[in-house]
Amino acid sequence: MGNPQMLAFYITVSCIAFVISKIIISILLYKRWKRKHLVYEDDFSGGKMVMFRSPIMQSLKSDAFLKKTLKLSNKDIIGSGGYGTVYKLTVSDSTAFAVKRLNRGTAERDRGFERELEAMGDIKHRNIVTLHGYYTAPHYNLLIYELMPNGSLDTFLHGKGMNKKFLDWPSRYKIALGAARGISYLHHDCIPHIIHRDIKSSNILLDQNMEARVSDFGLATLMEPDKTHVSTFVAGTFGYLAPEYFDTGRATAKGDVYSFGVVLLELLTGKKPTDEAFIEEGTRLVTWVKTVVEQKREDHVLDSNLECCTVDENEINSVFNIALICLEPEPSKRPSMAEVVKMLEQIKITKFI
Ligand SMILES: Nc1ncnc2c1ncn2[C@@H]1O[C@H](COP(=O)(O)OP(=O)(O)OP(=O)(O)O)[C@@H](O)[C@H]1O
Repeated sequence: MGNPQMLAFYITVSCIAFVISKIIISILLYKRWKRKHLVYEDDFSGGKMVMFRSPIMQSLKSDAFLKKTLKLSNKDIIGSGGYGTVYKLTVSDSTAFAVKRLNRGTAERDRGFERELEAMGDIKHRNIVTLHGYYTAPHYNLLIYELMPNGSLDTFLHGKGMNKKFLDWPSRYKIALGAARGISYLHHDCIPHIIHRDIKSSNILLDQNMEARVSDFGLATLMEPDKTHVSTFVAGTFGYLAPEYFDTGRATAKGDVYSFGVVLLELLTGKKPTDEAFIEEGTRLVTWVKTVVEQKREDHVLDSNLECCTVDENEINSVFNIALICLEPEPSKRPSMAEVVKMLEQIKITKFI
């Protein structure tokens, strides 16, 4: 064989080897994916249910579980928010889930949507609400989460009537530290790093041990109308948004730190950031607290519900100071979430030295 023929031969062999290796990699990836997932396609509804394998999901029968999920109705509603309605799905006396029905959804977005959900399903941390699976149909989507029996921090602090429950200071401190750990995990330990974009008390849920679990991460990105304009979409909730967000429209980790600072103020003051009294006075929770602190009247901002029991003043002052540095107007002056966790942990450590 002459040189040109040899060259053609080598190119052909390389091409074939390349294609075969690609096919093998795809098969291996698919097998790995199958090992981690249970998929159930429903011809009747035209939808697909994907459940991430875990002991709890493997114990369920996919078709029966799907039927129950599709039968959820108004009587099962446990809450609703900007992205949709949340239902309680009871499978047995000991097993229940929270199912979030997302109002929007188009077939064209399905691939990207599913990729985001896969990434969300991989995140496992004791301070983050686990996503167990999802269901996609042509015009709506369902996200299947772990059920948090104690609801949200927002309901505990600001619920009306019977819903409002007392939270003593040790519980508030534990919730602050747990939530900080959850957000820090998203910021620093997930690859790629995740910015939550909507940290607020209604997205901090409480498990059976009153341990904080961060929820709704990834939803701001998931529900964005156009992925190419990440920076111009207003995600987040007024009262919690960092000041720079209004100028730049860019969601950053330091923006999450600011929102977490607002949550700390809620825990300390028991007040809602969007309290009507603040709006009437043309101020905000953050501005009000800063003014009171400048006047050295900190005792006036503490939640009056905490007056009934003994609280450790040093601990409260330290948490106040952490809140204030999280709320620095200049993002670079705010700590990272990892530093916030350290500072919160330090409060207890120094107490016992
Ligand atoms: N996994 C869950 N377990 C138990 N209750 C939940 C769960 N997820 C949500 N909820 C309840 O449903 C309510 C609504 O939740 P949802 O996340 O839809 O809205 P939100 O956080 O109040 O507002 P937004 O959609 O603007 O973030 C929550 O306040 C909470 O009480």
